[in-house]
Amino acid sequence: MSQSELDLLDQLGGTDGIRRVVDEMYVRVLADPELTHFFEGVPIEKLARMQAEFIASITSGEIEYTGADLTRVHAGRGITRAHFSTFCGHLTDALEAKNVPSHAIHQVLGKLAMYSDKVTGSSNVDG
Ligand code: HEM
Repeated sequence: MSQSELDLLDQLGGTDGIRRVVDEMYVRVLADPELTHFFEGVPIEKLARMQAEFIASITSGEIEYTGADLTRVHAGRGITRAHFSTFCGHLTDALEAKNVPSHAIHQVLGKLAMYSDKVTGSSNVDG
């Protein structure tokens, strides 16, 4: 594990801090008319737990993501790059609201951007 990975997880407030950020993000995502319909009938408690675990896993060498494959879980939902971008905007707002330093926010967003193809799948052409 590199020192910078350790630092990034720490700057997010560790696993508890990431969970608080993700909960804050879903308040915003579920209130957004562009996104809320994607989450109808979805158990948000489990989703938030798995998403926090995923973010912890990509910001620390020590945490293992144990959830479903990202391509499979998002496939066929019609999620475009525009949706992905709006979603990441809510994450940014949540990170700022929890006082995560801006350089750490940029690092997290850079890492998440690498997963946009998995989340948007073949609907990229429409996004
Ligand atoms: C950085 C971007 C994203 C990441 C890292 C991410 C990650 C995840 C993770 C880890 C899960 C849980 C998998 C499990 O239960 O094992 C999940 C589920 C889900 N995601 Fe995403 N996601 C992202 C963006 C989005 C976007 C943009 C949407 C919709 C606009 C979305 C919609 C969903 C839905 C609806 C589920 C629930 C699936 C179900 O439980 O039936 N995700 N995502």
